[in-house]
Amino acid sequence: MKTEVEIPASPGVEGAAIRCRDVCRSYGKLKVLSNLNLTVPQGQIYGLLGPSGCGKTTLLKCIVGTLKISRGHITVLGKPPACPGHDVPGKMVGYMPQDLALYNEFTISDTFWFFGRIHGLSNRETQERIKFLIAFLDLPQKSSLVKNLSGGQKRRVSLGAALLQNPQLLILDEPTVGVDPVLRAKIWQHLVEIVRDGQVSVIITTHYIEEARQANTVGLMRNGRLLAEAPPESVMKQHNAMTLESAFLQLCEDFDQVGSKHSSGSEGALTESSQSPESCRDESCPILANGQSPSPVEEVPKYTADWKVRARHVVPKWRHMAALVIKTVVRMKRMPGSLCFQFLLPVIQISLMCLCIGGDPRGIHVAVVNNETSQFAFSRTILSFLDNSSIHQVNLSHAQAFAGIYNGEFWGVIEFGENFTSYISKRIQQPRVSKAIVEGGSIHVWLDLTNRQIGIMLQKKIHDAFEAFVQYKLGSMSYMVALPIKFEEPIYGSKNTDFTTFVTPGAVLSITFYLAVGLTALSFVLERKEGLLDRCWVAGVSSLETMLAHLFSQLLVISVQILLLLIFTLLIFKIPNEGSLALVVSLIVLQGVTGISFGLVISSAIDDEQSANQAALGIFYPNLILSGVIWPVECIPYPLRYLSVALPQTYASEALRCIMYRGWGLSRMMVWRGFAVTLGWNTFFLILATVILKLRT
Ligand SMILES: Nc1ncnc2c1ncn2[C@@H]1O[C@H](COP(=O)(O)OP(=O)(O)OP(=O)(O)O)[C@@H](O)[C@H]1O
Repeated sequence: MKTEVEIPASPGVEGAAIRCRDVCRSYGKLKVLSNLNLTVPQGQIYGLLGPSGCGKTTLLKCIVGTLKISRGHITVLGKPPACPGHDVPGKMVGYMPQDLALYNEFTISDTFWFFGRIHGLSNRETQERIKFLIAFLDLPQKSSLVKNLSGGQKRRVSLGAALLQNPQLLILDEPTVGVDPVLRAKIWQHLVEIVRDGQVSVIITTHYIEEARQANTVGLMRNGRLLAEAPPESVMKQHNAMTLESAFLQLCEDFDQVGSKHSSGSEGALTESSQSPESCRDESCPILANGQSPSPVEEVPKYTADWKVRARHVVPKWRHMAALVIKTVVRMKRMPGSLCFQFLLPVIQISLMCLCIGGDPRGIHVAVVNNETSQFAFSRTILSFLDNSSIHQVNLSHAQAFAGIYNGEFWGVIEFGENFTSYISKRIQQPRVSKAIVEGGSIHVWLDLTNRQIGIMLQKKIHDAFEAFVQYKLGSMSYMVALPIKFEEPIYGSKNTDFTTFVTPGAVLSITFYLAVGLTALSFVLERKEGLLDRCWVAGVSSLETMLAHLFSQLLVISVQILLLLIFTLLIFKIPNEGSLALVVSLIVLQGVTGISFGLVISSAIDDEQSANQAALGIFYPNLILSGVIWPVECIPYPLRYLSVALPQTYASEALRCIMYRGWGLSRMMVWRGFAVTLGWNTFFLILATVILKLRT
């Protein structure tokens, strides 16, 4: 069942392929279209002419629905563009934008296949059309990459993409720029042929005014208004001109004279259509323009579609999504270097993190001042128990050791008095000893504590060495000099747990999240800039479809990234996992999806690469610090703690630590909370990105 039949065509708009009434459009304070009336008759070629900057492209964008008009009414093939159930945007319209709007990594054939899939052409139809278009547009081999084509060839591929599905309405923005005269003539001849049976209508803008003589009707635009709309011969006759160009010049002069005498309302005399003198508003309002006063020319009906049509309009089409996913896969295939880099990056990051963060410092230079000379002195035994891989001992005199630490050569000085052995023996054996014996029987340590991790390590190693010495000397009597505190086997984790173990789960989530942000943050920015988003939208691809297709294709990439991350984390760096691997994988994948969705928000909201990069980078450090990835959340002061727990990675990192180190499952609040927060952010970001993209296309 066709959806179109459910919405009746507007009465009074039959016979017109495009009808614009009182159309206004501004960019901020700049009024580009001013109460413009235009009618493209069904089955005709309409040449839209006008000087650079007069608003032709803006008008075409309003007609295809990629720009919203500030006021007025537009109907295209009987209904307003983007009206639910209408095939404009969609298969009925072929749009060639002024920008090339082609994927550079595609071949000519890929380009046509892509649009063929979107329009639902069968394989045979697509193949036949490719064959015809390559011959007709005099294109090089279909396997040629778009990026290697000349400017003119690219324009012809772009024109071919608009002609591909034999649309009912062709909207061509300067298709003949950069095309040689022979081919220009051929293109016009083709247009004349396709409109011959009255089924196809064409609106075309061109700088070559004379070529528009082949159009059935020309519209002459200046300063956002239509000066004339009539068959080319009538325009020339009316102004006694031999060429369309001189008729146009004369019209402009008349317009300037009338314009200088009268207010803006009087230009209507110059057009065949009437123009209303109302001024434009700057703000954009929906194309349907419900609630606005109708044009004096005719009543434009409100288009109400029942909920079934609306629902069908919203439900994503598999063929669109498949076309978009295949597009991303083909582009990735054409950039193997970039793909390898994307797969290697997480591995490099996690390897660097596990190798460089959280381990014990090694080769720390410490000055040792040992005033005992005997070979059997206890000081020597204690020093032999010091971990030599971490501490590099340098034997010096007291003065040299202090000069060295002040010069930054050593991280500490360890000094033993000359009677250390006898004094420490007395300390152990006698219940009461003098202060001098306590002093002389102590190991004196001076540390440079500017590096906390090194300082803590030195303190621990010296304690360990002394404990080992006591154990060695006293055996079962060692309790006499030990603290009366006994640390039993830990409930969770191991006694030798290091900082790497703490930081790894959060780091894995952060790496997945930020790589996903990086993959997607620029995707729409570049496509929007190159006009590809608009072109796909006019071909009928909705914002939701674009969003979901990006999500699915990027999921392929992050799945490989996550697999490599897990192999390195669990198998190579042997980070323990006591819990369910399925839960670990699910949480990491969901964080990747959150990253993709957040990247899509950036991409939808921001127009240029620099700002998109800044936004992605700008949140990196605050998020990393506030999410408790590198330091416990418990250290964050209270007002900030509320912000911290609301972030996508705080509860998720905690959940991953609970799964991996405590072996907990979804029945534990700390685990399901991490999943719930992640899912909540996913949904929020995806909806936000879809809404922004919808509002901006
Ligand atoms: N995104 C935009 N933001 C602000 N101003 C814009 C934007 N796009 C176009 N304009 C302005 O609107 C006016 C009309 O531009 P438009 O591209 O519609 O002209 P045109 O008639 O198609 O010109 P050309 O023949 O050179 O392509 C110009 O003054 C242009 O600077």
